[in-house]
Amino acid sequence: GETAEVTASPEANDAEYLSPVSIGGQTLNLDFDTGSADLWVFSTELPTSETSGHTTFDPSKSSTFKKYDGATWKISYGDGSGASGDVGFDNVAIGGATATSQAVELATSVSSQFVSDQANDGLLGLAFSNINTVSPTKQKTWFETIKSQLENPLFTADLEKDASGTYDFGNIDSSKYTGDIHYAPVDKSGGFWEFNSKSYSIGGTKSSCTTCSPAIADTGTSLLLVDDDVAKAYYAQVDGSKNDSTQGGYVYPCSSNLPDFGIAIGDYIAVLKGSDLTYANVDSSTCFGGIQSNANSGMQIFGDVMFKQYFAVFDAGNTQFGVASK
Ligand SMILES: O=C(CCCl)NNC1=[NH+]CCN1
Repeated sequence: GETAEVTASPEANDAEYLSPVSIGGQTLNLDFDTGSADLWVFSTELPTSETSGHTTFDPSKSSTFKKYDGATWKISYGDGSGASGDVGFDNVAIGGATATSQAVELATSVSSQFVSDQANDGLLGLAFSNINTVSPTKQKTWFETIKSQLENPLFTADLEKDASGTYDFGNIDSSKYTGDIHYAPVDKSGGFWEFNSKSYSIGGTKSSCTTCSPAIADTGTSLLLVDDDVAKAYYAQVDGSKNDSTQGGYVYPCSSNLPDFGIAIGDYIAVLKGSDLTYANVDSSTCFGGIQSNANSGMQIFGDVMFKQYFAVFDAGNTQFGVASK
C-alpha cells in the first residue's frame, strides 16, 4: 500500500495551512479541511476580477480532465464564507499518491473571503463524503477515493506554530509525536470527525460538563470554538478580558498570563498551554484569544489552535480520532 506526505504551510497568524496539490498536472495550493468534504479550486471559469493573485485550474489545459455534465456544487462554511460552480474529473496527486478520476469542483463563484485570501487556491475536504455538496450525485473526497490504495486507511496532521508541518496519508510516523496516541470513537453520521467532549480543565481545575456539545476535529477552522459557558468560564480567569462584539470575540491585555485549557477528546483531556492560546494582536496591547465561543451552535469546533499543540490521527479504518503530544 501507498503512503504520501505533503507540507502544510501556514498563512499569517496560522489562520490556515496550505498544501500543494497536482490536478491534471497543474499545481494549486489548497487548504486541507477536515470540516468539509468538497475538493474545489479557483478556476478559469471565475471572473478574472476574482482571481487576482490566485493560481487557477484551467480544464482546457489538462489532457486528462473530463467534464461531469449537469453536475453543480454549492458550499457554505461555518465562518460564513462560501463558493459554488460545476464539476469534472481529473487525476489528483498529493505527495506522490495519485487518485485517478477524482471529482474536482470548479468554482464559478467564490465569496469575498476567498477572493482576498490570495494564497488559497481552493479547499480539499477531508470530512466524510455524505456531506459532499455535488448535485445530483454526491462525490467522494480525495482520501476516500485513494483510501483502498493506502498502507492503512488513515491520515495524520502535524500542524506547527508559525512553521511548516505535514499531512501524512496511509501511515503514522512515530517520529512526529511522543507518548501514546489517545483515541476517541468518531460518530461520522453527521459527516464530521465528531466525538464526545464532556469535560474540560482551566488552569488545572477540571470540570465535567455532561451538557457540553460534541466536538469536531476541524483543520479548516483557525480557532477553538467551545460552548458559550465554557468560554465565559475561561475568560473569567483572565483579568481585563472582555467579549468585544466589534472585535468579534474575547480580547484581553497581551500581557495576560493565559491559563492552560484542557479539552476532552473522548475520555482523554488534552491540555493546551496558555502561552500558545493567543491568536493575534488587535492592537499593540490588546490580543484576540484562540479560544472563542461557538455561540451555542450545538457543536464545539477544535481547529488549528489544537493541531498546533497535538499530533492528530484521523483513522477511518477504525472510525476513531486520536491525539498525541509532540
Ligand atoms: O466550515 C467549517 C465548520 C464546520 Cl462545522 N470548517 N471548515 C471551514 N472551511 C473554511 C472555513 N471553515
